[in-house]
Amino acid sequence: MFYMQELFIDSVTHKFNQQTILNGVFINCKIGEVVGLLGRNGSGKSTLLKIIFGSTAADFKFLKINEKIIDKGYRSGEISYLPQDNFVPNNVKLMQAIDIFCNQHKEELLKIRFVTDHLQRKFRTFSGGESRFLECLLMIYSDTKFVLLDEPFSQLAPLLIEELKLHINFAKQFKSFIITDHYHRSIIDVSDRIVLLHNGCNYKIESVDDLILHGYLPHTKN
Ligand SMILES: Nc1ncnc2c1ncn2[C@@H]1O[C@H](COP(=O)(O)OP(=O)(O)OP(=O)(O)O)[C@@H](O)[C@H]1O
Repeated sequence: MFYMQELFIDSVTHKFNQQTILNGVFINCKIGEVVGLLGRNGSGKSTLLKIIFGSTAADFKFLKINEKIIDKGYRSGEISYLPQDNFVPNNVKLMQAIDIFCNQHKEELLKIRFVTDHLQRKFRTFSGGESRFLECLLMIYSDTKFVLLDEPFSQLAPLLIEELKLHINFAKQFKSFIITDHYHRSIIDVSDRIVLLHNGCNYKIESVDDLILHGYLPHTKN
């Protein structure tokens, strides 16, 4: 039977120390689409991604992947997650990391010059931005259908940001992304639709005006 390949989470509710961070949040993503998640500092973007992946246990949530109810996202084997901080251990070589995360789409990674030139290097020898770029690529071409990216662009120079956007665009043919970053222009560029987290709730964003209306972007005077 045909069914929509979709990650779906709703009713996400979470408090930290009596403070409600997420209050009935809904977000979904389907194969073929990139969903951009925007929000002010502290609005709960990282918490939401951790709840989907399963590394933070929500007070309440309802998560479904491909019509199946899931408790911890990572246990389903269907989700890859780029956390805000580096996650590949220092002593792992690039080639080893590729073997761990990327088998189906390895050939796409091996078309990238910076990758093929440095396969035998350990992660500790790359600069902060270089290792971030490589970690992003590992997740973009990972073996799962659903990919969560928390601040993929933040440490990267403009050329690498553009390169990552091209890879996300290519990989979305066979995958689905939820991606958050404060480089909102890059998020808007690469996303098919935008969701804003604000005051614990999710808002559908149709235009830059909506981002101003909800207090994410400043009013400009011109
Ligand atoms: N482990 C924790 N214990 C207590 N409070 C936490 C914890 N993790 C996050 N918070 C609080 O929850 C709120 C949401 O944090 P979160 O990191 O999800 O926000 P964010 O939208 O990703 O922010 P940023 O854009 O600054 O990374 C913040 O007020 C933060 O202080």
